[in-house]
Amino acid sequence: MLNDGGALVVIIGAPGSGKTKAGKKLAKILDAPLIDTDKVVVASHGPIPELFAEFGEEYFREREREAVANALLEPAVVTLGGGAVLNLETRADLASHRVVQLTMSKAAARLRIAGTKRPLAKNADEWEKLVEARRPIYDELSSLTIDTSLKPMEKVAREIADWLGTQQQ
Ligand SMILES: Nc1ncnc2c1ncn2[C@@H]1O[C@H](COP(=O)(O)OP(=O)(O)O)[C@@H](O)[C@H]1O
Ligand SMILES: O=C(O)C1=C[C@@H](OP(=O)(O)O)[C@@H](O)[C@H](O)C1
Ligand SMILES: [Mg+2]
Repeated sequence: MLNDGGALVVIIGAPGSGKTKAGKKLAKILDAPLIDTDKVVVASHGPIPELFAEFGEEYFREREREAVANALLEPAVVTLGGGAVLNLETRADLASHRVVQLTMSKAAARLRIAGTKRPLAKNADEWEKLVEARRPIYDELSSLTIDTSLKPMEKVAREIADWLGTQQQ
């Protein structure tokens, strides 16, 4: 049963796969608000690398869970951080939402995450390990998967919008 009144669509998947950027474009297409849960956490608690360094991952995951629970109640495009699906309550919540997964190749990851500040994916090897471990979760939760490795994010956003169109009667 879909969660009417809540999130219009939820975008999950690997760090750096384009969730935040594609979500922003999708929100424009749908003329809907965007809620990026990482941005919500940062606005209330400070930069993610600092939260990890000062308080640890568990603290970040708790703040992230709060942001996700609130975001899913809103009629918005919701983009999650790559690790948000590690939370069991979030996984249960996602069962009643339209969920799209973005993926990318390791080669694309090498280019996209270089020089960025993701504490758990500082290089492509770390990224690959993380994503391999999470893949079954991403796969189980999502109804649509888009490989963004070679796809402009405008096209990614358009594909999600088109898919959403097919989901509504
Ligand atoms: N489809 C794409 N093609 C090329 N670069 C992309 C694409 N999607 C995202 N990027 C770039 O990859 C980086 C990560 O994008 P972001 O949206 O923050 O990913 P996520 O939210 O999944 O971690 C950004 O620098 C962004 O500009
Ligand atoms: O995969 C992860 O565990 C994380 C992904 C990041 O978000 P993006 O997936 O938007 O990069 C951010 O939440 C944090 O650095 C942890
Ligand atoms: Mg993001």
